[in-house]
Amino acid sequence: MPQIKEQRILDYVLQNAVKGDPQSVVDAIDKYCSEKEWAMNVGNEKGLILDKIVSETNPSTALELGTYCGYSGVRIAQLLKPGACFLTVEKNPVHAAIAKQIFEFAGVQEKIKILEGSSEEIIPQLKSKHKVNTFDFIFIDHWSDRYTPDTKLLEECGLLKQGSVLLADNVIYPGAPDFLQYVRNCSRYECTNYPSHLEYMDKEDALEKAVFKG
Ligand SMILES: O=C(NCCCCc1cc2cnccc2s1)c1cc(-c2ccc(F)cc2)cc(O)c1O
Ligand SMILES: [Mg+2]
Repeated sequence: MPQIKEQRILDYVLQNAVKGDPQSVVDAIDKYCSEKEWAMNVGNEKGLILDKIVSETNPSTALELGTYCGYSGVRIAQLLKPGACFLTVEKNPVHAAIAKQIFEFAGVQEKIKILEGSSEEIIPQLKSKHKVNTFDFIFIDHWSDRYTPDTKLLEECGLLKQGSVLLADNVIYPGAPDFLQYVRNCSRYECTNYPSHLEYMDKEDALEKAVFKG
């Protein structure tokens, strides 16, 4: 019995999903986490909203803050056009290692680059070290107390352009009140709230979309 939950999730995927089939990986993680052990994947209900917004945005460049086991990374990657650049940032090296194996099994590893470290360290390096200009789409799913400072940091580093779409998870639970306050009261963002539920639970949650107006 693997000692940590994330390893058990990976093992379940390796034994129950189809190699090279991203949707089977997503479905296997949802099945395990709804039937066996809860985990903080965005889940299928919020995941379908994420899919819709990624498809509508059709990004050439995408960033994810908070990779965890790679569940949302697989959902996003399978929707990206060929040649799109997708970076995902994870602070926990053990989680990053699990996500790497999930991406490889799903067959999306060529589309995703995992950057290990904290957002405040990595964001200022993105232009110089990772040859990024601006991001068309950003999925924010890391510590909720970093949502606002990192949004401001993305602005300051010139990583947002007119039309950049920010999509934040967990704005109701665990909650990101200061982030909602910031983007909803800042004239530079056009906000939309997408009510949903906490992954695998009946608790209310929501995604918030904030489009940068430049
Ligand atoms: O904490 C959550 N996600 C963040 C963990 C990532 C830590 C990182 C920090 C960092 C800094 N810099 C770069 C990369 C990164 S990654 C989270 C938590 C819940 C939840 C937890 C308990 C509960 F009872 C109910 C819901 C639900 C969710 O959907 C979540 O996403
Ligand atoms: Mg989340």
